[in-house]
Amino acid sequence: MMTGEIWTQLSSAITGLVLAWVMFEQYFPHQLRGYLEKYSQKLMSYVYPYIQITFHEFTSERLKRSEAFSAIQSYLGSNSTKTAKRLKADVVRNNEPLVLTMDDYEEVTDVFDGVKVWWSSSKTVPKTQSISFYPAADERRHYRLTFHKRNRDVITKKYIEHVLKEGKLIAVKNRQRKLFTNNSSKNSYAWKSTKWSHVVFEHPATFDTLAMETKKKEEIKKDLTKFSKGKDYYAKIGKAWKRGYLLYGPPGTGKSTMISAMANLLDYDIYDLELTTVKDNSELRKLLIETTGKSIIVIEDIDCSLDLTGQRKKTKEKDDDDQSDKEKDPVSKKKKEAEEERKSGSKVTLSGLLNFIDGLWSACGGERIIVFTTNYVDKLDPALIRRGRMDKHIELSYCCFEAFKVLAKNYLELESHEMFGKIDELLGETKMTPADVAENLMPMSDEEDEEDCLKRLIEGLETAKEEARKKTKEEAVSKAEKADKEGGETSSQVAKENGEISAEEAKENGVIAGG
Ligand SMILES: Nc1ncnc2c1ncn2[C@@H]1O[C@H](COP(=O)(O)OP(=O)(O)OP(=O)(O)O)[C@@H](O)[C@H]1O
Repeated sequence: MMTGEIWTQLSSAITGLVLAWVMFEQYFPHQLRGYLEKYSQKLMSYVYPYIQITFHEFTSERLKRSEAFSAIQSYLGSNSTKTAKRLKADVVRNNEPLVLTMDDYEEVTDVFDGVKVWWSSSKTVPKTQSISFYPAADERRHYRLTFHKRNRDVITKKYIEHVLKEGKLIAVKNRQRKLFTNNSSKNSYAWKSTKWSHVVFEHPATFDTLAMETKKKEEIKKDLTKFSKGKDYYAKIGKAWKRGYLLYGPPGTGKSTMISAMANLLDYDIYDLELTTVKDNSELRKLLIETTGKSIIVIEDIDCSLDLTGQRKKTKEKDDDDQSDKEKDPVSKKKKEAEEERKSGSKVTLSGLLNFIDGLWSACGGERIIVFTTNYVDKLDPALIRRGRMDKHIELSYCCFEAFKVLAKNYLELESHEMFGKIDELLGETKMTPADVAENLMPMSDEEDEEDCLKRLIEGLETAKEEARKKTKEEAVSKAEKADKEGGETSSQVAKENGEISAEEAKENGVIAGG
């Protein structure tokens, strides 16, 4: 009991000293500070019942910022706002409150499972200092955690893990998301490799505003959420934590909009990869290695970015060869790929891309989604989109009534209207993209009300229906004319027998030839 009291008093005296030390440390000359620190720590280790753990800002190679430090910074920032007296402020997202972090030489306490701990922040400044208004480039900051040694187990086994986990979650919530592109700037030279540059990603699209059948939407959302929470599952089955999505459909059906909604749902960054500006496979590899976790890598219009048709055979051969390559050594495999690349003389090759999708993930770690979009799914090489590479194929199509209702709610705040019946009927009879439906629903002026917009949409749908009818008729006429010209009487006879009609008849009746 007595000992306990003495320790309590002694430890509070030492804590006071430590505090005083932390506060005055910055005013001592460097050399003196070094000596003082060394000897005071020796002395304290004899009498001090506390344990200290230091978390440095940079890893020992000084190359990378320590993930633990960043996580602690976020954790303390969020937990210390009530107790710390000096905080640093930063605006992370527009229209959102300031993000506060603990300032240097500040101390805060935290309680976990009834155990009290102390956190202090400090920094060491390089010895040779010149006077500058800017922070020293190689300032080394650190956080120090102090706790009683009787709590060693709970702190080292549970508390630190709790802080790192919580801190990472807070950092994800606070971080400003980015949209990266690798478009080469107009000023850059052709021989220069492309680099990622970024802007803040603030697209408002969400799955709620995405015009699509509810069932399909829910299924995609479920798939994405399952993936993002699947860290342990992927580790258990021994697969890289990645998922590939192929989005296909005509222009204006919402492929890009869906990618933004995906990023907003998962809180991911987007890397918009423009393949046509990538010099070769090794540059592709470099760009992809630079992508970070929690990101969506997008290759839009994949059919336009690669010479897919020309390389189809090669890919087939490659897939067949993969089996025998497994038995060969990696060096000869590499050589073969380099040879293929040299022969192709093209920029990025399909096999380069396939290699990346299959193999590179394991080198990256951290969750990544890759999305390909195309307007022409049939043009794509089956090797590129087979399951396992592109796990989920999603068709985005012309606007159906269910999708229209989402747009009517977004654009006009309408849940129902007497004109909806007519629109439902017309959408069943003609094809219009969600982009065109949305365009018609957008009020053109302050005078226009929702009825004006719905009327305009009905007119637009009727015009589209009429145009489609005309087009079909014209096609029927030209087909019949061609058959007349090519086959003469015999083929005309056959066509008739098959239920087709002559050009003259088609013109008169406006009917489709050949059923
Ligand atoms: N399904 C949709 N839901 C909501 N808005 C949509 C949808 N489809 C298109 N839009 C609207 O139309 C615009 C164009 O759509 P988007 O760029 O997403 O189409 P896309 O399929 O990616 O076209 P492209 O193939 O030409 O790139 C969007 O800005 C959005 O306002």
